Amino acid sequence: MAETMIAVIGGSGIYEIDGLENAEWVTVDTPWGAPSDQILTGRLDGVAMAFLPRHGRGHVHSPTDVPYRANIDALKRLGVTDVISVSACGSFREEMAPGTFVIVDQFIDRTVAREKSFFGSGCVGHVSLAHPTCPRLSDACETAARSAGITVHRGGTYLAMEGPQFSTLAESRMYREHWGADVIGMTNMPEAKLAREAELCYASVAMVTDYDSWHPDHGEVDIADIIATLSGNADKGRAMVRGLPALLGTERTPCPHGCDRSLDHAILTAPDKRDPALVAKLDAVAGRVL
Ligand SMILES: CSC[C@H]1O[C@H](OP(=O)(O)O)[C@H](O)[C@@H]1O
Ligand SMILES: Nc1ncnc2[nH]cnc12
Repeated sequence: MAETMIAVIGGSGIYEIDGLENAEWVTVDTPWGAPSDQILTGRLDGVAMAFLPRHGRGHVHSPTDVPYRANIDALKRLGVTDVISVSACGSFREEMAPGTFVIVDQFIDRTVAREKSFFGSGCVGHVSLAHPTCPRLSDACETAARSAGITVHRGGTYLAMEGPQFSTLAESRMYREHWGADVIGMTNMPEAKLAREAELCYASVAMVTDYDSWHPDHGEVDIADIIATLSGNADKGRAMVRGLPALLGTERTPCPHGCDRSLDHAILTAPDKRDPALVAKLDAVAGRVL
């Protein structure tokens, strides 16, 4: 029976997690370059854990330049089965107030300057993304967050923008009123797409820091206000993470939603037409089917 390994990708304001037994920062090399930072490994309640600060310790990578492919490859290479993204976000809904968490279940990808796939010419692959997050893993996040006393909204659409500037007022209104987005951030895409290609369960916990710029009573989004909310959110995020191992357990059963089998029929390039160099780079991500 396979073993569960939970990864947490920490966003703005979360550069470490506490309480890991045998904690060690490890360097992981990947064919896609270096990940954002070393990865903190250890055990929590007996369950294997990995923590990766998305922007690196000291917040060195901009949202555009986060090495998304290297990050997901490195986690897969370490044996991770479940990835939980913990991110700061703006809110388009009155009830999704700063300090509350949204368990995201849909995305609108407006990013334009990022590598979005492990596949390409020489090994073409197409995975389904209709349901981009894992309901089983999202259930665990919801339960752990509620147990930690956090106000949680289950379900929401995250608009991923390129950044690094925040949205104009017209964009903010358009996303909210016409596109049906609930929250906005700069990093969950292409991360969620790549996790699906790597057959990893992925859940996104968006921690609201602000009302972006649409709210008549809150004025425009301001980084000083965001930072003021970030550290409280980070404490709550860490409290949620502490509850996850007990909910997920050490024994890894197949994902009932098929996240861990997403490549079963995805690769179209005939075996004799595949580029050996690309196939070699895909050893961790797609080795199960190549
Ligand atoms: C804190 S301001 C904007 C910055 O914060 C979010 O980062 P992350 O998703 O890694 O928590 C947002 O996406 C921007 O990158
Ligand atoms: N309003 C906002 N827009 C984009 N990313 C964010 N991260 C936190 N707040 C944000």
